[in-house]
Amino acid sequence: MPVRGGRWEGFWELRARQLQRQLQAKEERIVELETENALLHLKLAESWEVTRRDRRAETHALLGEQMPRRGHSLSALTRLCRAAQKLKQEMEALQSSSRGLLQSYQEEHWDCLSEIVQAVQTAQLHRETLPRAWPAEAGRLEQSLRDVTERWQRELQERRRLQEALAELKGNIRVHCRIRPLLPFDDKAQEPVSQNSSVSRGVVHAVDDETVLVECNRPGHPLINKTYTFERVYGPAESQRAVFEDVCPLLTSFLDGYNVCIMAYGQTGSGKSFTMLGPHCQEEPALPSEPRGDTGIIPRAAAELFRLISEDASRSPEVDVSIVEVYNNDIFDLLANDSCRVASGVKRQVLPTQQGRKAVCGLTYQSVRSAAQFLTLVGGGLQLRAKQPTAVHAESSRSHLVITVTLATATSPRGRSGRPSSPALQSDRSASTEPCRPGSRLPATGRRQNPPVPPRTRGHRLRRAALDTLGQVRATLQLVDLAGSECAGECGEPAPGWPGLGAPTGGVPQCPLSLAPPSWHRFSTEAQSVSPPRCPAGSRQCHRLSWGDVQ
Ligand SMILES: Nc1ncnc2c1ncn2[C@@H]1O[C@H](COP(=O)(O)OP(=O)(O)OP(=O)(O)O)[C@@H](O)[C@H]1O
Repeated sequence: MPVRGGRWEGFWELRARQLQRQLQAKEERIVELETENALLHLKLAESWEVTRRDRRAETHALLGEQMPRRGHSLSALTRLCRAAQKLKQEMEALQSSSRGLLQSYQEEHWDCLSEIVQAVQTAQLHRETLPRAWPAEAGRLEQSLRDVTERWQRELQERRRLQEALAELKGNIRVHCRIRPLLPFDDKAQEPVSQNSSVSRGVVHAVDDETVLVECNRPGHPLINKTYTFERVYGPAESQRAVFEDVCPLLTSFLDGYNVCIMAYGQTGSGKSFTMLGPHCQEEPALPSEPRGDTGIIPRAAAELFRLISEDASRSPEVDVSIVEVYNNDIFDLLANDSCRVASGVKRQVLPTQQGRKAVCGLTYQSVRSAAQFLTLVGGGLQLRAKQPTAVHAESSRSHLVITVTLATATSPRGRSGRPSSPALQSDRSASTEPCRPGSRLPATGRRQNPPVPPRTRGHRLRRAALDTLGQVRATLQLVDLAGSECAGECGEPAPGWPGLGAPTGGVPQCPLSLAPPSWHRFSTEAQSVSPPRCPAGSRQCHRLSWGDVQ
């Protein structure tokens, strides 16, 4: 502690100076610090500026990278928004339509329910009233059914009567004549004998639907024009369809139980096979199951037959087919297999049956259910058929071809479908079903026989009426393509099928088979080109004439 008086004053003076110094030092320090602070502020400001600049640069860089992405995201977002909006709209539409549907279902449901309730009520009412009313109603229905059936039977009989009358008017045996067009091979055949020209000229003309004119122009003789009349004449331009249309009604008759035979005959190359089968060759004998422009009678008949059968499902008859070839007086079963199980045409014999008729013994019948099946069999048979080129044409059939279709419906008390029964019921169903008498001799061939004409007597009508009650239909349809009748001189050689079988020029050749039973048959032949008068030597043109169709 400073001493009181002078000492204290020095002390305080010292102390003041000390403090002044300290103050000064502090003030200096403050100035220093302030300067330092200002410097620091400056540095800070500089640093801030740098940092801000860096950040801005970074941000710019970042923005530069992200902008396209953001653009994509934005457009995707817009699309999504739009899709979501569309979905929303669709959902709304769906909701409203389902509401509508629900409402309509509910209404329907209520309608059905009320109908059911009504039906139940009506049923209940009926249950109470029917036991009293149903016998009368059933009786009424039965009566009307009887009336309708009777009317139907009457109409059916009327149709048959009319068809029969028409057939009678047209003739039970009808001969139609077809003149084929001149073909290139006619010129070839002409060459050796024609001195003036190698170009064929038609000498057979269809004057009208029933008349044929033949120019008989023999060297050294005056020209004679001959006319022949037929039930129908087809000119060279007439189509296969036109020819078939005339024989088509016979298939209805066949289903009614009439035996039918459609036979083509005429000289070689005149177009018998073309008319019956259509264009075909042995290498490719398949026949079209659907009729085409130039399809012949047989494929068309098959299609029509099965079409008619399908029209009446209740009828469903059994259809059997046999195919026979007659060649050189021998009969071959073209559907039979030999011992090696190969279809090669097995030889058969014609023997008398126990009923005293003639029949091909052991003939093969195959059941068919469609036109295609039928035509496959025919195609197979054609492959086996004997052919040989002649001077007239290369694909000449050397044999008779007989295709037999047998139709049989089951017996029922009133007929299977109520239809009248077959007038041909008693005819052969198939030769193979009739036992042949062993040791019988073959019938003599070579004799001419007139084709059997069905008698239309009162007795036959009665017989048919009696058969009607059995309600069974059984009939045969025979489709025959005969070998050509020909002039040996013109064709280069006699046809092997002809010796002993019949007249070589014109006329119906004798076939050892009975083509149709003697009664209640329709016998129809469609033929092509045959020489009506004897062929004058060297005038081939007169042979381009045809006739056929017998009913
Ligand atoms: N109307 C026709 N239109 C066109 N070509 C036909 C006609 N008729 C027959 N032909 C043709 O004439 C040729 C001989 O016909 P097809 O084979 O039918 O005669 P065919 O009388 O059966 O002879 P063959 O008795 O010798 O067997 C065949 O090439 C056939 O295509």
